[in-house]
Amino acid sequence: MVKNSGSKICGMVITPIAIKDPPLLNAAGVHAPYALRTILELVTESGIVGISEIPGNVQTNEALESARSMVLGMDPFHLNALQNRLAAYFGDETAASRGDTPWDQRKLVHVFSALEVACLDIQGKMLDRPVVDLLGGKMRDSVPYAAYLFFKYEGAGGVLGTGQDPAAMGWAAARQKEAVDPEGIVAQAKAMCAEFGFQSIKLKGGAFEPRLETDSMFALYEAFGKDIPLRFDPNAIWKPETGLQFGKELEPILEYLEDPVRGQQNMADLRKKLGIPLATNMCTTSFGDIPSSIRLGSEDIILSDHHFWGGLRSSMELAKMCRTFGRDLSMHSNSHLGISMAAMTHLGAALPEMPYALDTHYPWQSEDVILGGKLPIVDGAVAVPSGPGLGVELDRSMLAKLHADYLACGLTKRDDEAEMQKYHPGWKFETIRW
Ligand SMILES: O=C([O-])[C@@H](O)[C@@H](O)[C@H](O)[C@@H](O)C(=O)[O-]
Ligand SMILES: [Mg+2]
Repeated sequence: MVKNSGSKICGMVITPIAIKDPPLLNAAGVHAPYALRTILELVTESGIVGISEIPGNVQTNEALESARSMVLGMDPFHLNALQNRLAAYFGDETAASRGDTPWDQRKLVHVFSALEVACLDIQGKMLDRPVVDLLGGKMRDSVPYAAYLFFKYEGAGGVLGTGQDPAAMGWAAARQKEAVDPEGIVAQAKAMCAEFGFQSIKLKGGAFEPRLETDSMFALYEAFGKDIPLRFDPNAIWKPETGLQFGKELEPILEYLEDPVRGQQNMADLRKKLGIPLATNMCTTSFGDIPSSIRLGSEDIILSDHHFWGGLRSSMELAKMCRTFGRDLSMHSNSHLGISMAAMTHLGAALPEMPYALDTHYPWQSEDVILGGKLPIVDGAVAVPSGPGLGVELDRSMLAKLHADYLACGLTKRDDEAEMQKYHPGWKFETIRW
């Protein structure tokens, strides 16, 4: 029984929010005390509200706003026509428009992802089916994620600043602790795995010189043994010779090595010399990159991200392409809340194959914007929400609070370099450092 079919979209609400984010280190600097996200609501004539969440950036929000006239009056099932109109309006986004940072800065893919996920949420609510059914149905009931470790400074972000919350216990306390050496990373991993039961571990590198970071991987191997797969990601900041030296060292203990070097050619050259899979969310990041990826052989695993690949259905198309061309597909993340987590989990559940646990920053976030609090991670996995659409609803009082935080914090985009300069004046992001 189709409820309210034919209902057109008559309302579009864009709400920028700021969420507390700990001082996590990466190749481009350090996370600011708040990570920015944007929440989109699309409202149909019959009153159904579809929601989505994308990385927050004032330029993306303006781009989303500029799509308003194409969205109002549209049928939420007519996504192909919308995608064509947006592509014509925004024009080509080249690989260069992604930017050099670990995160993606393109507009069209973010805008379409926001609109597509909110429309799928509406479709699911109209049909009384979960989004995973709109992607072809569940291949699994829950989706495994990896513990995502970071070198970090003391603090949990937001108004907590760099101080500790004395009342915090368990992971809430461990999340605040400094981790700048192998001991700190092992302690972080133990606390995160104890709380969430993760069965795979990823360490974000690129913050310190390769020896310290590689030693941290060996310390994790020592602490967790060979049964917990390990990954390492220095965000392409290594020179080719560094990639070869440390890639060889890490070979015996890694499940895969993520973006050791910059660019498809360097990745392809290194891949020929290493005996472990290489993964990327930096050198093959759009459909336009696939032909050269195949020609060069730049990676084994593409880490998709529905926010960066233009939505959930595009990610399913990417899965087919990966199967055709002998790539594995897994998933990348950035600091996010429960709406993105729900969308990632519906997609993860629909993927035909899932050889690797997916990335998520979710444990680093202490707040959420969905009713009922954060989606639980149990035994390292998130159950596919069973309600109609995404299966999560907006907590409007949290939305208002997080929007007020956005206005108060004064941030308009992610800038980890500027944040790092507050700790180390004059610090500069170098795309290749070691
Ligand atoms: O959150 C971070 O600092 C990461 O560096 C993130 O921005 C990356 O996009 C991502 O996690 C990655 O896998 O490269
Ligand atoms: Mg990465």
